[in-house]
Amino acid sequence: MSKVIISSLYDSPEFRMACRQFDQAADAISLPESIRDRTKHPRRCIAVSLPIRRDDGSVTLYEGYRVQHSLSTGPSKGGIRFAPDLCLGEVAALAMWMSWKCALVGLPYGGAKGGVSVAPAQLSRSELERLSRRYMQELIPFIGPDIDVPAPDIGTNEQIMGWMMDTYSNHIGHLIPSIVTGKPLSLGGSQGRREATGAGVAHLVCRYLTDVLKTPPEHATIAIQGFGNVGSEAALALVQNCGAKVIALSDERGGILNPRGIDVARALAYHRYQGTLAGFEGAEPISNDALLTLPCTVLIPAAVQRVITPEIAAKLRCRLLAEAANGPTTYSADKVLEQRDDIEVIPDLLCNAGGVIVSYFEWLQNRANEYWDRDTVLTKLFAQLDRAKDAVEAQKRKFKFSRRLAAQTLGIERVAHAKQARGLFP
Ligand SMILES: NC(=O)c1ccc[n+]([C@@H]2O[C@H](COP(=O)([O-])OP(=O)(O)OC[C@H]3O[C@@H](n4cnc5c(N)ncnc54)[C@H](O)[C@@H]3O)[C@@H](O)[C@H]2O)c1
Repeated sequence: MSKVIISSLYDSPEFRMACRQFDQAADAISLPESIRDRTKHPRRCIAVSLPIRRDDGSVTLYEGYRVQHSLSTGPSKGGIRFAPDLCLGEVAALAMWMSWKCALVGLPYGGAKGGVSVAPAQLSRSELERLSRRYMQELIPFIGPDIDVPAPDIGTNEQIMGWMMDTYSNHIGHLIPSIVTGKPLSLGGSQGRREATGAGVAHLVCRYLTDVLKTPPEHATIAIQGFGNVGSEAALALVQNCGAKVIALSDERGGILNPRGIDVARALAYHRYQGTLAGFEGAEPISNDALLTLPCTVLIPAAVQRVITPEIAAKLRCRLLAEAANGPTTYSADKVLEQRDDIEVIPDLLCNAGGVIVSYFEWLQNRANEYWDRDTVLTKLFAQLDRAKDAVEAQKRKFKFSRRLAAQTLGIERVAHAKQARGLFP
């Protein structure tokens, strides 16, 4: 019997949610008590203070975090989030989900996540560069291409990964591209990485529409919350590759709706120029909450976690919920969804795994110093997603689990087996 000392270190709604999911999955597969606590709890966390000189000469102190949840199956892997109100517990939950996701899709990685509590839009470019470099500088003793490999997430992008890689490489004394993924192409980034998460979401949506809902993608209407890297690339791929109709889009300032279909390429150009979708011609305004409960074939939350509450879950009018964001559905909302046989769910662990899969490809290319073309990357990506989808469907059928529980149990079981095989040291 193992004994865990419960601390309040990570306490947050996200961490409690991840722990409840873990407990449910561990019970469902009768995971031995002796392995549960060390599979569940993060291996280590780092919290750093980041004093940054502002352009006006003043100094602001930011807090940064990195949580390495599991290192049993390889280096840990996960994004860096720049967001106001980010806390250690949110990062720990996201790191836990990364462990299960990497295991589910068969990557030789553990899970990690990091970030800084900051509103990046309120910093100038040079302030953002100083913050990104200082954050990486503080992490240098704890990360490395064989230890922990960051990537972009909410509020970070290719340029920030480039600054971080440069900071690490300057410290080592020569170029180390494999220290981060999601870099600019000119610095060893991979073809297809920028669109990987969104294109993977679109690929799975088309597969589920065809295989499960028996609906041709060209007949599907799509609503997407979040128009950043993931939401915008998913929208483009759904229109361009699948012929679907995107009827609603949103960002944190609000959304736009056009039941006849939104010109996504134009919306993207407008968003790049204006920094928001608000005011886009050819569509009417819609609130984020109204978007979630819009009648549509596919709803794609692609912004932040915990937006689908039990109240919203009861009011959803989509037929397929494709979770591009991490943790968009609360634990209690999931119980509501389990009672609704009119909605199929592609759970986050599977749905948004395209990003980490192509990050793995980028890391492999950097280490081999050999670069693949876009078609090769996307073909390998879709094949790996299809294998993971088939495994989830088989687990779902075999144990009569929900699709979410099938994905979670597969991921958690693989991490636990690796820990058991390695044994307990000392
Ligand atoms: N970037 C990746 O490769 C990747 C991979 C897997 C999962 N994800 C997940 O996808 C989600 C989006 O990540 P991203 O990289 O696209 O981030 P991003 O910063 O590029 O975009 C986030 C988008 O969400 C919007 N948003 C933020 N808060 C919102 C709110 N409260 N309501 C509505 N919209 C809001 C923003 O305006 C923006 O349009 C996150 O949950 C992230 O963890 C990202």
